[in-house]
Amino acid sequence: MINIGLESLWADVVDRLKNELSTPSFETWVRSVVPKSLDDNVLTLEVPTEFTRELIAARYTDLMRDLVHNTFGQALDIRIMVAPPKPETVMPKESRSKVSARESQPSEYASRLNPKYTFEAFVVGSSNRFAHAASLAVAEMPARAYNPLFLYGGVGLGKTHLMHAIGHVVLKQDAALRVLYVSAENFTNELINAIQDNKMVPFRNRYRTIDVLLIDDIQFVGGKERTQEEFFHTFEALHGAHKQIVISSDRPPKDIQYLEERLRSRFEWGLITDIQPPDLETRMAILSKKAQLENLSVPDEVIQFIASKIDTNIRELEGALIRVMAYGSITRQTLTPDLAYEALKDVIHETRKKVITIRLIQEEVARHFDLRVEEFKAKKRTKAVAHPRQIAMYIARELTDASLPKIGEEFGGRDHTTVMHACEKVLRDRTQDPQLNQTIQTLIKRIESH
Ligand SMILES: Nc1ncnc2c1ncn2[C@@H]1O[C@H](COP(=O)(O)OP(=O)(O)OP(=O)(O)O)[C@@H](O)[C@H]1O
Repeated sequence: MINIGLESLWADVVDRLKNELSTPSFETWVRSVVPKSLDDNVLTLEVPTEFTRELIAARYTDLMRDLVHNTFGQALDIRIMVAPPKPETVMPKESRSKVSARESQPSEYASRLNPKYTFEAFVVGSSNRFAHAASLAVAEMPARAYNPLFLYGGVGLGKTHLMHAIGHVVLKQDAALRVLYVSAENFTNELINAIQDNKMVPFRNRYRTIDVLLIDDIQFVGGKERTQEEFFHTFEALHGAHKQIVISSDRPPKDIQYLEERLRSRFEWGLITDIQPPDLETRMAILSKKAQLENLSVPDEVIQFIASKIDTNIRELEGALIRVMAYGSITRQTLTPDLAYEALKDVIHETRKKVITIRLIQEEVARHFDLRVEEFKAKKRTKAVAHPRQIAMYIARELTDASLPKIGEEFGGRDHTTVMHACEKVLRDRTQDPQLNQTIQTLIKRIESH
């Protein structure tokens, strides 16, 4: 028998798990576990969802057993149970009575969700596994798993798809819940209309009585003060009432320009998770799934060919499949990799031809820091310009074949030693500053996928 209390034993296991697991895995899975009892060498744990139970059982129980064994020299059995729903997830009586009044409305909410964007249709690979798991947890336990959930990643990588999938699962569990999907742009437009038409009260009522708010492309609110102000109060009202908020963006909160600090910090309250471009296997799986969902029969070699040629954006990947299918059907030819090549010649050619120029880098970096390219070429040395300029020089050195003098020339005729120092400095800072490192990675990805 292990001679130690439940709490101390679990604290010890948690400590060790922290060292063994990556931070996201630890935060997502271990943090939600509650130790319940320790009897007869059986440690019973409670987790919030069936999904978490399965995942922990499959991935972490062996590790936990080993950790206990190593520390206390005793074998222990681990049982994992799903916690019964907490009272606050049961709808309060008062709102139950409102359900019938609301029942006429869910269709309006549901209708904003694309029926094709479900979890079943979403292919999971290493690039999106974490975002998928977090979305599923949120969908199963709105406002109890992570709040807000912040999903970010490049264009066309499945953020919207995951948000809609969350909406579908929530509504499947309780059709009376108000699930609202809205892009930040539409939120802004609706706000402008409400201000103009003197309809702020209905606007606020609408947004502050939602159960699950899915807001897409939040980076759009950067620099829009009135929208941020209104969204801040919406966020506070919903979060304070234990309602779920899911936010998507093309970049992490810290990289959104001109975002109020109070919003940025709130976006970081819950869980932030990224979606990366999928690897070849995942791209092939996505194409196969798409073909299967659309009842198309596509030979494996064709799927492989398309997946190997289009490698950054899933929307383009799907577009390529449709293009190949259409080409095959119009020309009445069998689908082969050669035919796929013919159909995609222009697209593939474009990607091959694509050259990264210093100008492109300057544009992207300038856009990110809200500067003008000309400012990179000017003499100005203020930090607000000098730092982004150094980053742009560094990226130019990394992504192009241009020599140091050539880069100097493109940055307003600067000396090659200036460029060299800039590159060395950014490289050094990058290894010490994770935020800067992330910014550079985001910029490089954006430039490469241009
Ligand atoms: N893992 C996946 N499995 C299956 N389909 C996917 C996956 N990821 C993305 N897709 C599909 O790719 C297309 C683009 O995805 P989506 O619109 O969700 O991207 P996004 O990240 O929101 O892009 P944007 O930044 O342009 O808003 C959709 O048709 C979606 O169904």
